[in-house]
Amino acid sequence: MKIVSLMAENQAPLGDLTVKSRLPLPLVRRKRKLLEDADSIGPVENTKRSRSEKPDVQVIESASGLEARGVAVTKAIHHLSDKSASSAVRKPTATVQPARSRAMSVRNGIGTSRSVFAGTVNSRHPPSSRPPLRGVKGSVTPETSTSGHFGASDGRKPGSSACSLVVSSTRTTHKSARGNQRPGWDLRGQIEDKNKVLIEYRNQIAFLENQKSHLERDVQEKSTVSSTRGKELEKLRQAFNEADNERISQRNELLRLQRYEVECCELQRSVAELSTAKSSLSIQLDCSQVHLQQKTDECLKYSLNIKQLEELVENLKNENAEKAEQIQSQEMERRRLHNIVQELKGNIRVFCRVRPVLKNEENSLEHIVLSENSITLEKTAESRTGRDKKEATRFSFTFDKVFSPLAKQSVVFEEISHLVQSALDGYNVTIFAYGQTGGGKTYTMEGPTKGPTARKLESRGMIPRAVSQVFLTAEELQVKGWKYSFVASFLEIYNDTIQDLLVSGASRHDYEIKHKPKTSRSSELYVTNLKYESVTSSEEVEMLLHKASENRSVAATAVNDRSSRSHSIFQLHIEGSNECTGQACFAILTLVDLAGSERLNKSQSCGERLKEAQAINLSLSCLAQVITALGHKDQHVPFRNSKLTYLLQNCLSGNSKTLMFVNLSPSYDNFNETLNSLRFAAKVNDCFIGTAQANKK
Ligand SMILES: Nc1ncnc2c1ncn2[C@@H]1O[C@H](COP(=O)(O)OP(=O)(O)OP(=O)(O)O)[C@@H](O)[C@H]1O
Repeated sequence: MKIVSLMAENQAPLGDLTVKSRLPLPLVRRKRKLLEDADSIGPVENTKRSRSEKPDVQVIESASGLEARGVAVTKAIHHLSDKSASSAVRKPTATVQPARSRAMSVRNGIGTSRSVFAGTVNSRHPPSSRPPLRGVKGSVTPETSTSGHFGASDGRKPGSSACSLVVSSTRTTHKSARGNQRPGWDLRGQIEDKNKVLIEYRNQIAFLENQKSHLERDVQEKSTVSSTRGKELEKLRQAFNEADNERISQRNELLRLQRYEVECCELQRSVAELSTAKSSLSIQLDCSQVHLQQKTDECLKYSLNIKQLEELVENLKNENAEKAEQIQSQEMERRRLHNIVQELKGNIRVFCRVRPVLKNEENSLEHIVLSENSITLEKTAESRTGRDKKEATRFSFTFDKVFSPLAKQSVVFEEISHLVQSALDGYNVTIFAYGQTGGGKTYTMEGPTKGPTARKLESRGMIPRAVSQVFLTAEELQVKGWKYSFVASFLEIYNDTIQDLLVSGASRHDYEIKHKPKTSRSSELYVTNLKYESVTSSEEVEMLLHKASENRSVAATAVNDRSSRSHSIFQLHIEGSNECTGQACFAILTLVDLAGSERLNKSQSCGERLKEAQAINLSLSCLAQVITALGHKDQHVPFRNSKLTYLLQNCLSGNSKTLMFVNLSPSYDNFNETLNSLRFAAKVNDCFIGTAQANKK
């Protein structure tokens, strides 16, 4: 800036020059133009100030400006040289240069043309037409100015002080020129003045060249700085990009931190809630610990008691084991004694039961005399002469037990319960009811099937009671190591044909009696196609009995409005094993409700009923034959004469305990039927069918 201003101030010395020493006007304009060009480059300081925003571009621009300014200064120097030279050349055309001045010019090294230059200028531009100079200080002497300028100790650019020097010296020269007006004849003086002016111009040129070199160095420096700044700029750009990326990552990190902060707030709330919960739980825990401590103390007390109790239990276990062994041995003894008693009583036992008088019956019970184990039928008849009193004919029979019409079902069962017990001990047990139609067989075996007492517990017959006892006793024997399984079947023999009572009529098959293979239990019989139902409780058995009762063939007769015309046979296969002793047993409990044994003429049967009665009588006759043969110890016992005896073979042979109920009607009208039944029962009672043996392994 100073350079520009000083360059502008160069007009002052030009203006101050005398008419003879002033530069021609085109040169001045050219110089001004150059100065304006230099000025248009812009101030260096302002450029530096603007570099703060875009340093790289400004440096480059500054360098370019300096370079332009250098070029401008160079041009100005050339112009000045050219002008001065041209002035020097034109001088001879205007004036005649004396030989002396040329000699001085040669001696001063300026040249002849320069000494003529001032005169040419002076002739074209009078001093009065020049514009006044501003800000020029003429107090600086060339000597002081030179020393102050070239030292450049004040930090300013060297060109600015140099300009001041040139301007000051020029002004001094002009002043001396103006102050000492040479007379026209003083050519020598004028030449000296011109030489002085020329020297000043040389100084100016030197100064400008100096400026130029400075500016070129500046340009070089600026270029270097520019390239350096460009590299730095590139680095800064990279750094800026990295910083920008870093800023983005930082921003993301900030967002993440903000989210964390929100989460932290939520967590803090949760922590606060949990802390509250924890405090309440701590209180509960304290209470629980106190409670636990109390319980622990109690536990310690109890543990001591438990130890004592465990010792006691151990002792009791040992005692129990001893007791169990005793029980086991006693059980075996009981069974042995029980069997002896049964043998002493006889393997076929006969119980006689007289049913109560029914509402429509008359003349009942008067002809029957009962005792505990005997029954006597009395029949009065007119004497043959007719003059004597009526004679009483007595028929007495002795049986194992005789039950009066008042005997309840429970009492009757109590007498046979020991026999049922034998079935669990491995003995085949057969209980069958024999008697005329309406004698009370079904009532005894199954219980009442209709009326107010039907299906009442106290009215239950021998079959359901025997089944209940079997299951109850089996359960009791579990503590002795016995486990039992049960299979039930229920069939009827109608017209010497087997029917399965557990299957409804539509699905019935042909049934045949067969022996099981010898690999299984010897001489065991089974019926083909018969349904053998596994049962686990007495209730299941009762359901089967109910189903069989519904399927059973019932046909009305003149004697009994509800008379069973078939033999029904219920069998419960019992299989037991003892884990403790390793014993095993198998037995069949057979409960038979025989068909009515009345005579044909009595029942007034005909047609289908007659056929039924004949089949019934035939089978009962076969039964009588078998029993007679057993009683006579015949080698051949005709078991297979009928399906009834065939099925009862195992029950009536040696390996069985058999009980027969003979059910009697109390009616005198049935006297003969009752007598026949008693005779049949007596025959059975006299039979000895050998000693029963248990089916044990
Ligand atoms: N001990 C008894 N107590 C009360 N009533 C009895 C008794 N015995 C039998 N009865 C009744 O006598 C009637 C005939 O009995 P039940 O039907 O049992 O004879 P049954 O011999 O089975 O005849 P069927 O051979 O025709 O089957 C029935 O009404 C029955 O209720």
